[in-house]
Amino acid sequence: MIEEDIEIAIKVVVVGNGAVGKSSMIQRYCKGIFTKDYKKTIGVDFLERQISIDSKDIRLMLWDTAGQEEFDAITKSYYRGAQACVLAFSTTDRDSFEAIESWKRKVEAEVGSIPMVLVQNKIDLIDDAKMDSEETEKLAKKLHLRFYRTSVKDNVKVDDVFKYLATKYLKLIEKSGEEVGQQIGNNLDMFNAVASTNEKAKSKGNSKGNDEGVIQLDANKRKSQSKKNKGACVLL
Ligand SMILES: Nc1nc2c(ncn2[C@@H]2O[C@H](COP(=O)(O)OP(=O)(O)OP(=O)(O)O)[C@@H](O)[C@H]2O)c(=O)[nH]1
Repeated sequence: MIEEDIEIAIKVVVVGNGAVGKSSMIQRYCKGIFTKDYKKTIGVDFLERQISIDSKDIRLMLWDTAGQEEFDAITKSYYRGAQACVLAFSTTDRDSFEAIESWKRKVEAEVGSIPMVLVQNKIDLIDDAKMDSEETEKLAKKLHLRFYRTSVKDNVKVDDVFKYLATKYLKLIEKSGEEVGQQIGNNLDMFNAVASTNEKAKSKGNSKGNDEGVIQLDANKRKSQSKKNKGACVLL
């Protein structure tokens, strides 16, 4: 089986306070559009985009979670299985900047340590900034996070954010677990074996089957059955 037939799917959650631009960022990245209207996300939304890194097809599943605390109970459950995370705050909202560490903790409480990136959105409104660049860089350093300043409105650096996360995730799985790295390369037979083991586990009522260890591969990597979807965005 050739490498091109294998697709890697990465679940990315985008978190941060309300109105920092999470939905806009995902829409910009997946649909290439920006709208000035603010429509509060209720619970969770989901869009996807396929990209190619080092001739590997990567399907990024972008989960847009509500920023308001009232939805915490719902959104928390959607963090499970996340393999990467965008921590977003807004240039014009001091509270959103100060809430970043708490968002990081919330995600890590559900999924542990995963590739993350810090994003200061609405950089087009820099004249109205509620924090200075020293503070933002200090936070990025403290949290050991790559830091991007984006403008979803002007389409500045949005692609870079997701490309960075995908690249980081790929490196991670290639490095951490030989079995994982080998499978990404060329061992689809092994993948099928894992998949069937997983099916068996599920049929035995092992509901944790998809969340732990190697079995998780089953959810993230599969034969591309829909090359026609390449580059497409799907709203679920
Ligand atoms: N000027 C400017 N406005 C932006 C930018 N990104 C988003 N916005 C605006 O900010 C507002 C909030 O954006 P959303 O994407 O709905 O925010 P959200 O983080 O998804 O909000 P919740 O769903 O409440 O969590 C909207 O009016 C957007 O048009 C940006 O880069 N620059």
